[in-house]
Amino acid sequence: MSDVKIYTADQVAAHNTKNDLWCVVEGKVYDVTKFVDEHPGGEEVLLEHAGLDCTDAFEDVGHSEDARDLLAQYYMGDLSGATEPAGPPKPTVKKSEIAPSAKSEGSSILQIALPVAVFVAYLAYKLYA
Ligand code: HEM
Repeated sequence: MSDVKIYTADQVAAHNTKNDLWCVVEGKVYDVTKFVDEHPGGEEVLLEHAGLDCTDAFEDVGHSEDARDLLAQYYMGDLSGATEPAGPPKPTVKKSEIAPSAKSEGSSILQIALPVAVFVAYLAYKLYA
């Protein structure tokens, strides 16, 4: 049974003050209001990420296992879309596929023509030498 609460980014963003501070780490929503004053890294960094996803900042600092364990007690629920791809679907056609098509066509002809030419030259040499 899963009774995990799902919050949208907008809902999390509403809790962006020192007295009401939520943030997201790896798709999970945490209410770290009570932790702001205790944070060894200072309240400033938490306020900067108030109501936001602070996964990158959290990871960049290289927080300890203890820090990760601490998170558990502030867990509120999951961020919506965290388990599914959020936002607009990414195009599968990449730049490399769009731009150099003419070029790659030319070079693929060369790739075949050159070995053939070399082979023909070799045959001619073998026949007439
Ligand atoms: C959101 C939940 C967070 C929790 C529960 C948390 C917890 C902790 C803990 C327990 C430490 C002590 C060192 C350790 O055990 O790794 C720490 C240190 C630190 N944290 Fe966080 N942190 C959080 C978010 C952040 C964010 C978003 C930043 C942004 C950059 C940050 C920056 C730092 C820094 C710079 C230190 C090192 C402080 C020092 O060594 O003087 N923390 N944090």
